[in-house]
Amino acid sequence: MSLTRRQRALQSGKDASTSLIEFPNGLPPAPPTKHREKLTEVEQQLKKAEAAQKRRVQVAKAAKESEAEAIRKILGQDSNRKKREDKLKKRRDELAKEKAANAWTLPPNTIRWVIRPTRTFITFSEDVGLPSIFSSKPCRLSSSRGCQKPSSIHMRGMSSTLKHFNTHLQRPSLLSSETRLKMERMSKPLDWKLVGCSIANEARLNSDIAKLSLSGSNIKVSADEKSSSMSLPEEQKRMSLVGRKKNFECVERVKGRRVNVLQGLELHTRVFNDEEQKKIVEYVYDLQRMGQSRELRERTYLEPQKWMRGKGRVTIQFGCCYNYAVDKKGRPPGIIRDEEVDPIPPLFKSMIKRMVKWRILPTTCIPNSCIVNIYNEGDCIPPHIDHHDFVRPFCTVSFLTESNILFGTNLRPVGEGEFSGAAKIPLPVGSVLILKGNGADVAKHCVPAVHKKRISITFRKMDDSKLPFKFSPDPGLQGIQPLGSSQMNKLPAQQVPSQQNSQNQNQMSNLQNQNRLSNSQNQNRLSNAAPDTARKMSRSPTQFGNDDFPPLCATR
Ligand SMILES: O=C(O)CCC(=O)C(=O)O
Ligand SMILES: [Fe+2]
Repeated sequence: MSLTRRQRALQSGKDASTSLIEFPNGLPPAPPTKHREKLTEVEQQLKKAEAAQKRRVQVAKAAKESEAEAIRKILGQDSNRKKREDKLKKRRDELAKEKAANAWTLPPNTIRWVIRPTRTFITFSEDVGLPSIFSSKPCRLSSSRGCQKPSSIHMRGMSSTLKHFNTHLQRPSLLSSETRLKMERMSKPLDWKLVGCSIANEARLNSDIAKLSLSGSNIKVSADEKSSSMSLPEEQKRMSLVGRKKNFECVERVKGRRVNVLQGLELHTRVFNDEEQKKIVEYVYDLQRMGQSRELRERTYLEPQKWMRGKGRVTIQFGCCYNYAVDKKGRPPGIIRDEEVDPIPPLFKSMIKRMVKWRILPTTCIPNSCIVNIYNEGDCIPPHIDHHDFVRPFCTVSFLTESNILFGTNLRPVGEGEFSGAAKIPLPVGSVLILKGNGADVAKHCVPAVHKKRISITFRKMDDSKLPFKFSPDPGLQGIQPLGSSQMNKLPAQQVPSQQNSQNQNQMSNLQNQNRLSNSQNQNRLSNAAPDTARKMSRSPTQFGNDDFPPLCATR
């Protein structure tokens, strides 16, 4: 039998009367061993519960913290993080700025043409070497057009010095970035030359067209100006080669009277040489492409639907909006004063200058508008008299293919785009036909369906009372002087030997007198001529003899 420790102790006490410890009130209660074990379990459970609770609290706390962290993140309240982000953003901005600044730095021998809604930027690479006018302080030329949203060309050189020129060659709002890039690529070489034109046109009113661009092919302005500029003797030589026919005759009976219906016409040949013609034609094509991609103002470019042979001539008009026929709004033919088109481009202004300087157009009638006609094979311009919203004389310059222009009081259709008339004048390429007098106002004219592609540019001055409301004169077309007058006198002596100069002037005034005389003689002759003679003359108005092309200002 197993004994408890107490029983064992009692037993041992019985055995020894000399016990050291006595318990008079009985033994103290034995320690409750089982109870103690039970409590420990509870305690343990409690402890476990406490620990579990602690863990729950910790988990909840961690969740709360991460939630708070997330909220802080969202609200951007983590100052360190924010600082880092700010720094990054700043760097990004700096890089963007750097990139923008570098965007203007071009590879060598390059020009960038960027069209912005309000202005056009032209940037030259360092090595292009802009002429000294670009190292002057930026200056703004007064607006040459009173257009609503004038855009300007900003010429950027190495030190970002700018020149501002007006341009309306595009409808910025319609330009896609793709078109801009295309245009940049497409027009670089030609625009470059145009830029050259602008520079010289705007900077030096009376400088020569050849100096500007037409005969130069170099890409650099400075080189271009140097290599292509014609010296005065060279220019005089070119001018002396111009053929001038002024005695066209074709008699028709008008209101019972015999009239030379070609009186007043003049044909000036070899005004623009092959190279110049090529550049002008290329430029016209560029304008056409711009028109097709709607980069020109709305009424500038017109490409009618080709609904029959002869009808479909493309026109590009500058300076004013001319209405060919009663339009949708019921407006009659003539200049629409409240419509705007693009202004005359620099290259065409250079042509005008040459024609005035070379005494083809009078200084009193400097054109301020022009229309480009692009005839594809089979296209024609039907019989008409140019509207009197345009003053006389006006002129038309021919390119690509020689075609006939018909004149007569009665031009009859004889087929699709074909006409018959009293007189026909072949228009050689590079020639200028001046229309005034009976040739402009008594006879009608037309160009029958062309056999090969042809381009003509008609330059006209608007009647002052018909100017578009927002028109303002182009400073580049003011004060042009004919060669041999003030222009020559202004030149330094070493450039023009004084003897040669005065000789030229004498020859010129003699010739002018001769021309004036021969014109009046012709008129007298005509009015007195027998009907037969007049008819004979009218049959061959275009048989030119050597005398028909007297050099006006010979330097030989
Ligand atoms: O194309 C031509 O030469 C003539 C053009 C014409 O008559 C005009 O534009 O009024
Ligand atoms: Fe005409």
